[in-house]
Amino acid sequence: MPTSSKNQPRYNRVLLKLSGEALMGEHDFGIDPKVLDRMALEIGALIGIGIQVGLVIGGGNLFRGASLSDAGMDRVTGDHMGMLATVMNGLAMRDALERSNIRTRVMSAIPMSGIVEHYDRRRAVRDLKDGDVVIFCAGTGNPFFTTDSAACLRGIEIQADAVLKATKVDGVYSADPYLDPTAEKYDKLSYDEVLDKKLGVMDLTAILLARDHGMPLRVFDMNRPGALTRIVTGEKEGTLIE
Ligand SMILES: Nc1ncnc2c1ncn2[C@@H]1O[C@H](COP(=O)(O)OP(=O)(O)O)[C@@H](O)[C@H]1O
Ligand SMILES: O=c1ccn([C@@H]2O[C@H](COP(=O)(O)OP(=O)(O)O)[C@@H](O)[C@H]2O)c(=O)[nH]1
Repeated sequence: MPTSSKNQPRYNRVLLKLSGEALMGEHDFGIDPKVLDRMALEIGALIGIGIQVGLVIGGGNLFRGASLSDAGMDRVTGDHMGMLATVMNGLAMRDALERSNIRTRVMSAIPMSGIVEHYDRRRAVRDLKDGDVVIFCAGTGNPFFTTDSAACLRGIEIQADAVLKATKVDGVYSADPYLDPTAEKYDKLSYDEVLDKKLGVMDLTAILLARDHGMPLRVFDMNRPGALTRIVTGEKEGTLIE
C-alpha cells in the first residue's frame, strides 16, 4: 500500500518507464552513456531508500515500427525490430546500473536464451523484494503495442504503487507544449479527462489499461535532477493521473 507520511516514501514499489528517446541525450539516434549513468544515479537513489524499482524501456531512439512501416516496411517486422531495440536499451541500462553497483536483472517478453532471462512475473516480484532493479524489455512481446502499454501492463502485474513515465516534458499540458507554447500544465488529471481532452502524452491503450485497474500514472521530466526521488517522497513533481 502507498504511504504518505512526511518521512516515509509515498510509494514502496514503482514501475518506471523510460522512453528510448530519453537515452539519446543530445544525439539524434542511439544511446548516450552519460545519460545512462545519470539515470543510474537517480535510480540508485531510490534503491538506497528501499524503494523497489521495475523498469520498462522504450526503443524509439533506435527503431519504431510505425516509422519503419511509413517508410515501406511490413509493420509487424518493424514492430519486432522496435521490440529488439528495447532489449538493446535494456542491456545498456543494466550495464550502467551494475557499474553503479546496483544489482539488476533483465527480463524479456520474447525468449532470448543466452542474452536475457524470459519474463516471469513471480520471479520478477521475488527479485524486486530482494532489492534488485528488474528491467522488463521487448515491450508486451506483441506487435501493435507500445512500451507505454507495456509499462502499465507490467506495473499492474507486479502490483506497483504507480507507473512513473519519464519523458522530455515535465508533465501533461493542455496541448503538446512543443507545438503550443501557450499550453498550460496540469498538476492532476483523471483518466477520463486525459481521454476526453485527447491529451497525447500517452497512448490510449495504456491509459485505458491503467484506468481499468486503478493504476496511478505520473508523467515527469527525468532530466530534472532529483525528480524521481521527489516523486517517491511525496513532493510535487510532474502530473498525476488517477
Ligand atoms: N498534452 C500533452 N502534454 C504533454 N506532452 C504532450 C501532450 N501531447 C503530446 N505530447 C508529447 O508527448 C511527448 C511525450 O511522450 P513520449 O512517449 O515520451 O514521446 P514519444 O511518443 O516521442 O516516444 C512529449 O514530448 C510531448 O511532445
Ligand atoms: O509491446 C510492444 C512494445 C513496443 N513495440 C515496438 O517497439 C517500438 C519501440 O517502443 P516505443 O515506441 O514504445 O518506445 P519509446 O517511444 O518509449 O521510446 C514501438 O514503436 C513498436 O514498434 C511493440 O511492437 N510492442
